[in-house]
Amino acid sequence: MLLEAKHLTKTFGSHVAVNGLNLQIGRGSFTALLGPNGAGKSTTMNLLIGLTTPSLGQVSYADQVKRGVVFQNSVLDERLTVTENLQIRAKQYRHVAKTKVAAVSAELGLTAFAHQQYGTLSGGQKRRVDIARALLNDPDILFLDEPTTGLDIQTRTAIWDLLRHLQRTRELTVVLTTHYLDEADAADSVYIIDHGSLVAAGTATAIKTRYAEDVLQVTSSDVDRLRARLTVAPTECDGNRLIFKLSSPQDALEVLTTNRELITTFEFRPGTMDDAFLALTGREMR
Ligand SMILES: Nc1ncnc2c1ncn2[C@@H]1O[C@H](COP(=O)(O)OP(=O)(O)OP(=O)(O)O)[C@@H](O)[C@H]1O
Repeated sequence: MLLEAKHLTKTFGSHVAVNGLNLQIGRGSFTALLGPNGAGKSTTMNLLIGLTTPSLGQVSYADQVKRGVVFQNSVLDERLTVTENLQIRAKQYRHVAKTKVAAVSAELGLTAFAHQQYGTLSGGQKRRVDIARALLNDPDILFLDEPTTGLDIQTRTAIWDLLRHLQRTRELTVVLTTHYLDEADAADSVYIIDHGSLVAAGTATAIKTRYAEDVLQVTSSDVDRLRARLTVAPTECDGNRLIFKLSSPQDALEVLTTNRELITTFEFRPGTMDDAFLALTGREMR
């Protein structure tokens, strides 16, 4: 285990921002801390990186783990170019070679805008530079606080692709926070946090299988006959349309294949992380 947190708790006055969190981060894994605004993700991240002291509980790292951090608000100078920013950062490390800035810039696809002022870059370009800054020291683990917030869907996907690439090629351990539920599908491990407490943990698939129901919608020319034959009760019936909430795609196949001559059209939607979040907390994550 590269990092472990036990009973991690942080209170601000009477407010419990993080409540008894247990986390385990394996070497080379990709972990997403998922939760709505104010859930306690940034506080958790600050506790993990040692920027905040826990009120209770502890964080322990394996020996000699180098950390890199991408903060929610960039720490780079808007008026300096990408290269200037990275060079200043590189000089702060004793063991970082002079060639490192060019190498990391090439690896992260920054070369085309390396001489542009940081402040004039697009949101996605800025994020890449922020990540490059955090990689100059060749960390073993990279923490990113909401790296995709405010970016459009294509740019969000590109940032995730880049992080997955870095995970593979550098054997980097990645821990990020996000409030975009759909993003968690691409993580190896997901921790859902709500009101400072852990509400679910595991792979996205395991969480969805356990908490999110699949939805099957069918239309029939003879709804009454179909209903009489069903072994699973629909949750909704609207004219010639029946809606089922099912626990697996196999259950949907069962309904479809045993009643195929009575079904005119159908639509199947696998359970999503949004459904899981709703089932876990009783509300949608907006
Ligand atoms: N220094 C502080 N003093 C008092 N309250 C704080 C402090 N830092 C965080 N909080 C509170 O703790 C709770 C969790 O905040 P945190 O920033 O960790 O949430 P978050 O999940 O990262 O939210 P967001 O997605 O909006 O960044 C919030 O209610 C916040 O107001």
